[in-house]
Amino acid sequence: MNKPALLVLEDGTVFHGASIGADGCSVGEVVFNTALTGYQEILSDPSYAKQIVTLTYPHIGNVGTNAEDDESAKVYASGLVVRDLPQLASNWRIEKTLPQYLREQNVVAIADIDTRQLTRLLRDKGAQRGCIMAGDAVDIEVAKAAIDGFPGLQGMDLAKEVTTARAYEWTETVWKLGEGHAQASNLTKHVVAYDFGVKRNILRLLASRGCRVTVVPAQTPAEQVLAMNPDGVFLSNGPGDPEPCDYAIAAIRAIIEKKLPVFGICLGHQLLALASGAKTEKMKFGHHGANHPVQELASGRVMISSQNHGFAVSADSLPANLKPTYVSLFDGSLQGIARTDVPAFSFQGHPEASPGPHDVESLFDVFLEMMNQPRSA
Ligand SMILES: NC(=O)CC[C@H](N)C(=O)O
Repeated sequence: MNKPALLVLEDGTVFHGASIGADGCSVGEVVFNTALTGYQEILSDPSYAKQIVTLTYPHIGNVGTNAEDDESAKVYASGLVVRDLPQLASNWRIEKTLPQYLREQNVVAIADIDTRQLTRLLRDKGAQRGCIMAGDAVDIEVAKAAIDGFPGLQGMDLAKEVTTARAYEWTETVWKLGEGHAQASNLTKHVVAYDFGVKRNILRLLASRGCRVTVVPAQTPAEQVLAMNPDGVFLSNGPGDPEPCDYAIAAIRAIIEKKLPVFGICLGHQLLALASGAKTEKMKFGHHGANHPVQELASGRVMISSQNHGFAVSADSLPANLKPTYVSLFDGSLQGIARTDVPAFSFQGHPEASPGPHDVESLFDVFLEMMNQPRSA
C-alpha cells in the first residue's frame, strides 16, 4: 500500500494522491510536459531544477529506469506528478523501477491524481508555485507555508548552482551516429561548452561529429575560454531565469566580439539574445513537451521539436543585427535567432531531443559548418 501524498498549489488547490517516491516535502514551480516518452531524461534534465513536473501522458514508469538514460548525474526536478504508475515495469534495459529510482535520489512524487484537471488549471492560470508532500505526516498547512517560502523562478539564477565544479573533457559519442558520421575535416574542431546545466546528449552529439569537447563551469570568464583557443563556443541549456546570469552575458559578449562561432540551446539561446541587446520575458506556462511544431522562417519548413522552457526571448526586442530564424507554431513565440554580423546563432527548443524527435538535429551540423568557415578578422 502506497503512503499518502498531497500536491498543493499557490492558488489553494489541493490534490490528494499516493506517494510513489521518497517521503518529504518539496516546493517548486509546477509545470506540465506533454511528451509521451522519456520520463527519465526529463527528470534528470538540469533545466528542471526547482520545477515540479506533471506528465500529461497517463501511464508513467512502465519501462523502469536504467543508468544510460540519465541526462545528468542526478534527478534535478523537484518532484513528479503522474496519473498512473503501472503495476508492472518491464523492459530489456530496466535496472530499477521508477519508484526505486526516485526513492534512492530522495525525490518526492505523487500518482493517482487527475493530471488533466491539473494541466487545464496550469494552462488557464499559468505555471503555479506548488508543493508535493509525501509520507505519513502530510499536512496541507505545512505545504502552504512551504509554498510561501518559495519566491518563484523569476529573477532566480540557477545556472551557477547546477554547473560543473571544474572543467572536463567529454568524449562519449552517440551509438546511432557511429564512426562514419565524424567527418575527417571536423576531427580537429575544439568546442568549449559552457555548462549552465548541460544535457549529456548535447555533448554526445558534438563529440559524435568529431569535436573535441571541453566543458567549463558557468562562471568561467571569456579570457579563460579564449586562452583555450577554441574553434567554437557552445552555450548550454539550463534552469532558472536567464536575466540575472550577468557573468555569462558578459562572457558571451566578449566571445562574440572575437567573431568565434557560437551556438546556444535554450538557456544558451536566451543568454545569446541578452548578450546581443534583446530582452527575455517569463511565459505564462512555457513549452514543455516532445511534440511542438516550429517553423524555419527561411524555408517555411515545419519541424517537430522537443521543448522545455518557461522564459522566452521577446520577439519585439531584437536589435537590427539579430534576425529571427524559427517561430513556434503553437503560439508564434520566437524559437531561434542568428546574428547577422558575427557567426552566432541559437535555438530555443532542444535539437538534441532527449527525449524527442530528431527533426532539428541538423543545427549541430550548421555549427560544424560555421567552424569550418575561414575566420574573418
Ligand atoms: N531548457 C532550458 O535551457 C530552459 C531555459 C530557461 N530556464 C527557461 O525555463 O526558459
